Amino acid sequence: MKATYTKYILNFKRPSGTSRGIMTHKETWFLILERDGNLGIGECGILRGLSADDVPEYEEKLIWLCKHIEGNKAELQAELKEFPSIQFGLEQALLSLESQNPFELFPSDFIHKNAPIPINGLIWMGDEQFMLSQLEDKLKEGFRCIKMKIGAIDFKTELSILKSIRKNFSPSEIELRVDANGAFAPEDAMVKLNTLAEFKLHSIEQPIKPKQKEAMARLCGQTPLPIALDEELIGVFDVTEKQRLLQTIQPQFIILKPSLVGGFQGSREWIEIAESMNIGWWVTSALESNIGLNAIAQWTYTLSSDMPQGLGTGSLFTNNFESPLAVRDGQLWYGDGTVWKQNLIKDLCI
Ligand SMILES: O=C(O)CCC(=O)C1=CC=C[C@@H](O)[C@@H]1C(=O)O
Repeated sequence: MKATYTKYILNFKRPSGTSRGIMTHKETWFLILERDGNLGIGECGILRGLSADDVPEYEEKLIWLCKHIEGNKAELQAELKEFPSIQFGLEQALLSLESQNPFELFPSDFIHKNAPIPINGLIWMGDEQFMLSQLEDKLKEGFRCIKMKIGAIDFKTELSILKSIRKNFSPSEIELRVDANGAFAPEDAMVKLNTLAEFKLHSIEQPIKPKQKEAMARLCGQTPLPIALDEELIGVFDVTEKQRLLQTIQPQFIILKPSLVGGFQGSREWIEIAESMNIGWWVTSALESNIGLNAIAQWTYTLSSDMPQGLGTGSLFTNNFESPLAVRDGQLWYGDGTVWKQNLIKDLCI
């Protein structure tokens, strides 16, 4: 088996803001495997500034992996333990290589019977007009679940946007989720959660910065609206550490980004622990291209969750890869598999 890798820069159609900053482009890497004329591809979707493997030796690790690709699985996993996005890229590439069609990793009704995955519509940070126009678009596109980024502009403005939604749509008509990306100070968080709860929200993601376990546990113990841990899971690799974290904080939900938590394997570990503690979960992209998003979507469908997932990010980029993935009526569909460009993998090798 031969392994190579290549870097690719995804360009956002428009600057996309969260309380952590504005993104205009996103770096990603592809691992390509070749054996007996068959090709496999996996996306190593690092998120600079957020991923645990955002380290200077990232490319070196890819070089090491390509040299040792025929090494034993346990040795590879041990070496990649602290490189979750490369672990995920390898998982995808091996499944892709084994599969008849390198883009069909998890055969299911999603691929073969046009069965969709419910997703949330995403509203990025910006001024009130910009956020309201995104909202209008999402409602027109038939989304029944909206996720709004908060924490970067004036809280009052964010509340007035939520108010304008609830004035027109009840909780059974529109499920509302917000994502603070850790923007609230622990001492202000409870007051803000009480205020937000008035809008009958489904949940809030990461209200305060990660690694403030006691403060987060207090919030989860008293909160009037469900709290979902997102950034909090980053960098927690051991199963015992995962158990300890969820036991200490006891959140209502966790959010799984396979590229940040160690792929399918790492995500499954979190799901098992969460379910044993009656903690809910859902899956989101980490802004991968359609190659990584495709793998995440196919896997997510096999988990049979009826919750809306965070997989509506394929249309963010000007230079994404043509794919059968399509968003319609607030759902993600897998259309005609022949849409994948014939020599896409070969072209990426060059
Ligand atoms: O949850 C979604 O609908 C899509 C994924 C998403 O919002 C994010 C992915 C990666 C980084 C962030 O920009 C953001 C998040 O914080 O969840």
